[in-house]
This record gives sequence, structure tokens and C-alpha cells, in this order.
Amino acid sequence: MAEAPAAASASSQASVSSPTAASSPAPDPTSPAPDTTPPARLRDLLSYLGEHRAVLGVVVVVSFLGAGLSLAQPLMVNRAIGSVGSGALDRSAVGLLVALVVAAGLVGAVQQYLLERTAEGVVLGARRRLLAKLLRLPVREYDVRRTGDLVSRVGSDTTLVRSALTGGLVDALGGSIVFVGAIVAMALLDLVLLGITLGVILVAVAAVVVASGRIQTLTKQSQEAVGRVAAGVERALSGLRTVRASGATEREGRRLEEDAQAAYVLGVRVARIGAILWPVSGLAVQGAFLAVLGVGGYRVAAGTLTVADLVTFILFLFMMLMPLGQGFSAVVTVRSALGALARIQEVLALPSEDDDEGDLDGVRAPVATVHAPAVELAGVSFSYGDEPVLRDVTLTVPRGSITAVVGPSGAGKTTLLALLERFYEPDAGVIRFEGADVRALPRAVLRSRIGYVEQDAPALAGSIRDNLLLAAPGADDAACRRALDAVNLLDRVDQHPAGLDAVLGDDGVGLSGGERQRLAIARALIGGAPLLLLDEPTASLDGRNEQAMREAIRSAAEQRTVLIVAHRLATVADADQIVVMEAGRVVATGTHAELLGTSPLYRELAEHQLLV
Ligand SMILES: Nc1ncnc2c1ncn2[C@@H]1O[C@H](COP(=O)(O)OP(=O)(O)OP(=O)(O)O)[C@@H](O)[C@H]1O
Repeated sequence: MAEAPAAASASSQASVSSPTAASSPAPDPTSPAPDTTPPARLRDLLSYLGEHRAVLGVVVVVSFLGAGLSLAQPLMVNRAIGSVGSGALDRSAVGLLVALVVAAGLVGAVQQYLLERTAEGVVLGARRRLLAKLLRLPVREYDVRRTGDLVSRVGSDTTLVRSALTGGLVDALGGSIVFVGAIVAMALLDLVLLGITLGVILVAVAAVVVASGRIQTLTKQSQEAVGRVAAGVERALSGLRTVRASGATEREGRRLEEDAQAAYVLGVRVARIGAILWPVSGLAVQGAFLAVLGVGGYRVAAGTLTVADLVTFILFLFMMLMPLGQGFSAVVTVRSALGALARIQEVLALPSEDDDEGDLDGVRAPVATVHAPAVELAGVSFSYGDEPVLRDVTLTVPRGSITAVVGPSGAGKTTLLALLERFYEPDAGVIRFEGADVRALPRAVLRSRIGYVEQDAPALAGSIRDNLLLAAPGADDAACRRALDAVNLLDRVDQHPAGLDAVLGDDGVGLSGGERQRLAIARALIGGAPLLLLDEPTASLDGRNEQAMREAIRSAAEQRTVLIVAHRLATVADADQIVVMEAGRVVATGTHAELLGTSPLYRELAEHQLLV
């Protein structure tokens, strides 16, 4: 019978809809930049089906077969009824009818399976592309985007695209074959009855088209509201301790609830339109049925139509209405999917870090300059936005040295390390690594030669071993243990029954900030890179940890160059050279003793133990 699939599918999508925080229209502090996503077109959606061409070809053939099997059923009914009228039941027609019903069921099952499998394949393809892209986006992208929103594109948006393929596009293909076949059959049976049917159905089509547009808009708004909930959850959970400690649990809860409530209100509105749509399309179907029955009955009585033909016509009528419903459903599902697809394509269209090899014009090709310093910066300037963060920075890090960079908070110390890793490109000036312009080195090569320990050195989810092997997947236990020993973590790991396989986290090894940093240093040591960039934690460490950190840095420096953003006097004392930075400039360079005499800023920093 008639259905209102448009409404049903729209409301179900509202509940699984993706967090579209990026497209939020409201000036919400938890929402990122406004929606600049270019709209996706049907062609884009179809392009995802390209690699499944072979299976889809089979689906089309199976759809034709299924449609044929369905369309033949009323003809058999016609024969059977006709035979009853003439006195002897046509048993072969009945037998064939049963066979047709069973065969149509089987073909339907095969079609369904192939479709679902293709849809899963499309989702897998889209997810693969997205995951590969997300891991390669330039670091700058992550400065301006919400991680939660990007994650939702891999999860929910791909799921929405999937629903368009199963519940929408390809399903509609089979439906349209039946639809056209039924109309042709009805035209052959009785043109007058077909005219009446189409007249009544047209009214329903108009109603559903108008309503589905509205449902589309509401569904999108509903998705956006759900997106705001997701962004809010991300915000609250990522700062859970701060939220709790600030006594803000209730307030954050209320904020989230408001967004959830907004999603609810929109969902209910979708349901309301759906509820109206149901009887409207139901009435139209009943109207068509009654009109056909009335006029048909009259024509049977007048002898211009046989009972068998009337029954057959009505069977075709219902056969035609079902795909009509599917068609409406497809319109809505495909439209929602296009919204989701736009979000997927927006990410895929971003340049990967590897694509962006910078402007290589006039850049010297890397040459093996054995005696060149480990790192040289010449006239380097950089800004994240309008404000310059580094201004005309020139410095040299000799090979095998420990060079410490000190300066007030915000001086640009961390940024200096980020430029060396080529997370960002300088606006002006040159950075050389072992004599070669870093722009001329593939990022992978450059990074394999540099060990990098971030200020908030993250210990990745997994075991101690997983963390150590990140940069050197082939390292054996002995190498892991040596590295842990060098950073004074071996005893800590051996205390745990699982040893290297102890999992980090609440149930396994809990690591303090200083210990995480030392684990990261151990990781860099295993990698064997000749240059270590170390962003020392600003948090104060207790005496024992500070000593352990100092020893870790010393053992790291035994066989490599170390460039360290230093926050404690003990570290600076071990440095061969200290670079003092202020507001993006190098204001002094020298040893501790020299700088105490020459740099008032350094003297001031040293007086306060440097912890800035
Ligand atoms: N990803 C970013 N996007 C925009 N601005 C940034 C970004 N990272 C840093 N900044 C800004 O650049 C300036 C320098 O930051 P940087 O982290 O390099 O300083 P720092 O000297 O390492 O400070 P600290 O000692 O506090 O870690 C700061 O004003 C900071 O707000």
C-alpha cells in the first residue's frame, strides 16, 4: 500500500545525522568557521559508484529480472480469473503464479544483498580516502578545524551517503522499471482508467514534492543541531577535569541539553510534516483506487471491461504506487546524502601536506655537506595570521651541541621547532638542515632525521612498546629497554607485571607529564635521528623528576645534536649555547656565564629559575 517513505526516512536520518558543526548558522562559541562547503551534485554521488560498476551492472540486470517477475504476476492472475469465468481453473497459471512469487522473492533477496554490499563498499572507499587525507592534512588545517567535526565526517557523513545508495538511488532504479512497466501494462489494459489514476496520483505527487522540500530543510537544520550537540560534548569531555573542578558540570549539562532540545524540536517538526504526508498520500491512493473501482465497475457492468482485466488493472495500480513511494523517499535521502557528501568532499579537496612541496624555484638541491651545522636559520620570519610570531630570526645550531632556546611565554620558541619540522613554512628566510634547504628535502626524509618531543608529549593509546615503536617499527626489546634505561624509565616499566606491554591509561601505567616527556625522548632515541628537538614542559617537576629529565637530555645529547626549548635552569646549565628570544626575535646568544653579563632579559629569566 501507499507509504510516506519520505517522512519516515527523513526522520530516521535526523536521528543518525552527522554533527555538522561546520555548517552551523548560529553564532555559537562551540562552532567553528561558517559554512563554506561547496554543494555536492548528483554526479559526485554517482562517481562513488564508479569502482563498483561491475556489481552494479549485475544489480541492474537483476532489477530488470525482478521487475519482469513482478509484472508478470498480475497477468497470471488475469489468466486464472479468466479461466474461472469460463468454467475450468487454469492450474498451470496458478502454478506459474506461485513460481513467479517465489522467484521474485529470491531475486529481491539477491538484489538487496548486492546493493547493501555495494553500499558498504562505497562507505569503505570514502572512509579510506578520508582517513588517508586526515592523516596528511597540513598541521595548519588542524589549527582552524574542530577534531570532533572531522571525526564525524568519517563516521556519520559516510553513513548518510550509504543510506542514499541503498534507500535511494539504486533502489529507485528497480522501482522505476516496475513503475514504467506497470504504466505500460495499465495503458494496454484500459486508457481511461489509466487517465483517472494519473490524475489523482498527480495531486499526491504535488503534495509530497512540496512537503519533501520542507522536510529536507528541516532535516538539515536538525542535523546541524545534532552537530552542535556533538561539538558541545567534545568540548565538555575534552576538558572534563576542568569542567568538574570549576563546578560547571550542571551548567555545561544545561548547555548541551539546550542543543539536544533544539534537535528534538526539529525532529518533531519533521515528524509532524511526515504525519500530514501519510494521510495525504494515503487518501490519494485510496482516491485512485476508489475512482478506478467505481469507473471500472461501471464499465464492467456496461460490458466494456472484463472482471479479470479490472482486477489485473488494480494489481498494476498498486504495483505502480510502491515505486512511487520509493521515488519520493529517494529524493529526500539523496538530498540529505548530498549535504553529507559535500562535507566529505570538502575535506578530500584540501591539499595534502605532501602535495604542497612549496616554492622550489631557486632552492638549492640537497648536497651532502658533512661539515655544515646541524641547523641554520637565516632571516626567518613567520606569522600564523596577521601578527608576526618570528621576526628575522637567524641562528646556528652546531653539530653535536646542546642549544637551548629560552624566552618569555609567547616569544615564538615552540613555533621555531614547528618550522624545523616543516609543520609550517616560513614567510621569509631560509632554514637549512645539515646544509640543505629544508624545502628541498622531502618531508618524510627530513622528519626521519629529526626526533621531536612536543611540550605536551602525548603518550598514544596503547602499550609502552607501541609508543616506542612509533618511529622505529623494527626495534627489538633490547633496543626498547636501552632507550627506557637512558631516560630513567626502565625501573618504572619493570615494576609493572606486563613490562613493555603494559598499557598506558587508568588500568595500566599512569605516566606523569615529566614521565611522558621522557617516554617521548626514549622514542626519539630509538629512532636514532641525528637531531633531537625537545620542547621541555613548562610545568615544574619535582627534584627527582627534574634530575631524571636532565639525565635523559644528557644521554640524548651523547650521539646527536639537541635543540631544546628550555624552561629550567638545570637544562640551560648543560647547554653549549643559549639563544634568548623575545617577541619573535633573537635578542642574545651565548653561554650562561656570558649571557648573565650581556643580556638583562636572560638575567631576569635566570633569577626566576627560567620557568616561564
Ligand atoms: N597554531 C597557532 N595558531 C595561531 N597562533 C599561534 C599558534 N601557535 C602559537 N600561536 C601564537 O604564536 C605566538 C608564539 O607561540 P609559541 O607557542 O611559539 O610561543 P612559546 O615561546 O613557545 O611560548 P610558551 O613558552 O608559552 O610555550 C603566541 O602568541 C601564540 O599565541
